[in-house]
Amino acid sequence: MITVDGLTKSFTARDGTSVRALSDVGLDVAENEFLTVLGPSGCGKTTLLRAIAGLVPWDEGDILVDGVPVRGPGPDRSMVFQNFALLPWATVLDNVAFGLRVRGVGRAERTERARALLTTVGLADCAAKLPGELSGGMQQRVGIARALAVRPRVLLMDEPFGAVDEQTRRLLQEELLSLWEEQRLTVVFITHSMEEAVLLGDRVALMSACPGRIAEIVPVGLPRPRARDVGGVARSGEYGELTGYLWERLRAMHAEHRPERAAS
Ligand SMILES: Nc1ncnc2c1ncn2[C@@H]1O[C@H](COP(=O)(O)OP(=O)(O)OP(=O)(O)O)[C@@H](O)[C@H]1O
Repeated sequence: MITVDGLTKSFTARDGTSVRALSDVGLDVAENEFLTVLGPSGCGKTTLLRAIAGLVPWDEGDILVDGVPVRGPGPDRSMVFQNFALLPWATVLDNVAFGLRVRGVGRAERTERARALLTTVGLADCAAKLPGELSGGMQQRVGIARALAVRPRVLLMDEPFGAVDEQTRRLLQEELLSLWEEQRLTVVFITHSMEEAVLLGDRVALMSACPGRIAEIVPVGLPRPRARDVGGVARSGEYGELTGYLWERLRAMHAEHRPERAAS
């Protein structure tokens, strides 16, 4: 469904030097797949996701969604950000309805759709609150509801649970899996966590840094559905093997860039 082919992207740093963020990145994401993207800090994960979203231009290569080249943002793709990126002055309901308003959906319909989504994410009672009155986990539920409001086919998630505590993270993981299992969206999910990459993903795209490339695609054979018992999945032997393998690969990548630490 999503095809990334030969994607290369450099940034010009403030001192004028060129930083190659992505080099010849190739990736295929199947319809209804949950792909997690894992890699060391600075390897270009966010840049890749923003390129798929159509939010940043790139230098070479192609990104296609259902065979159609990405030229900018579109209603088929929604982003969920780590820092929630909610409008602080707008109510929770208006935040969820925002994308619908921009697309010209009438007030009655957008209110109905936003309320239904708030019920789905367990925040029906918070519609009139402001984002600042909610906890981090609740704010991210609003971020997810807002992204789903436009009924996208692809959900692009940039470390969405990185800013919440561990217990909330676990609850949000379960909720996201339930949503995905019901709605069969295609999800590209960036994370720093090996555990999260394995718990959620059908496959893990492991990236290496300097410049960012896809180092390996690791299939996750853990049974689904996983939403009801993420903790149980995390106790399985296969989960331990996969997270262990990913850590070995990541440790080797870190050692390549910091050889003195690897030797000690
Ligand atoms: N606007 C920018 N201007 C200059 N350099 C940038 C810009 N955005 C990203 N970079 C550089 O591109 C590289 C990739 O950045 P990116 O944010 O995509 O990595 P990341 O893997 O998402 O990092 P992290 O895991 O730390 O969030 C880094 O070297 C970063 O410094």
